[in-house]
Amino acid sequence: MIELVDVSFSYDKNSYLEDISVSFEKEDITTIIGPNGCGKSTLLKLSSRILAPKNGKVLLYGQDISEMKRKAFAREVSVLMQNNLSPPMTVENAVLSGRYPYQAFGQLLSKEDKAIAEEAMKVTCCDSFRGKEMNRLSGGERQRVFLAMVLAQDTDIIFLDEPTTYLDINVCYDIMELIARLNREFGKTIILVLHDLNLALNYSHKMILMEKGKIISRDTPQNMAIGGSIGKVFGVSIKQVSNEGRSFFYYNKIT
Ligand SMILES: Nc1ncnc2c1ncn2[C@@H]1O[C@H](COP(=O)(O)OP(=O)(O)OP(=O)(O)O)[C@@H](O)[C@H]1O
Repeated sequence: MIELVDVSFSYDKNSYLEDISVSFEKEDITTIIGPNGCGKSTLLKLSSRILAPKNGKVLLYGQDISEMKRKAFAREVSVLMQNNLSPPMTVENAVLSGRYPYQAFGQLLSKEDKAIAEEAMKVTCCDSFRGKEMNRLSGGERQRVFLAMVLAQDTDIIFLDEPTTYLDINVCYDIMELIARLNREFGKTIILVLHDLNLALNYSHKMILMEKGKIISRDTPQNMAIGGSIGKVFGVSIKQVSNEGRSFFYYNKIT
């Protein structure tokens, strides 16, 4: 569905990601993991056209994404990056702005646009605070609204960079359940960056492990868990335990 072919990228004169070739499969939840600074967000930005590769290309259904028109791309792919600034508007208007890729210049929102935004607020449980200004929300509420904006955009592919950061454990699981539901019930293809290995293990179909700008491994969570690569890359020893149908990692720092 989305394929990176021999992609290289650098922020300055040193190459950062070099010759990355990887594909994200349709209707999978794919989680990118790896230590701080290994290039996870950069990979996400290159895949979602926020950054352009220095060499190589990114294909969406075989088409080079750099050649797609902005609105056409935004009807296929939505992105939620880290540290989003709150737009100076109410929750409801922020969610409605997710419909922008479907509006012709000067056109008003249609009944359908409003119904889709309404549903997005319902699914993410933001409808109860729809009249609040975005800058008056808690971190968890704001994250739900950003997810509602992504939902209102109604794309088949969703990129999420650390969607659970700063959230308490309860909200974290709510957000991950919502992501799983979007995938299961609406067939969304979801590619996300997570630091929490246990969330990654339990909610992903595929995991991609990165280290120093390279992809070290791409596998199912089950295979990733029993292979030794995660422990090596993070410098920890890992044990996997299962309880009530879920798997968990225990890890200890190797000294
Ligand atoms: N705008 C930028 N300009 C210059 N260097 C950058 C820029 N953004 C990121 N980098 C560098 O590129 C490397 C990869 O950064 P990236 O944000 O992709 O890592 P990450 O794996 O997502 O990290 P983290 O887990 O800490 O969020 C890092 O060394 C970082 O310092």
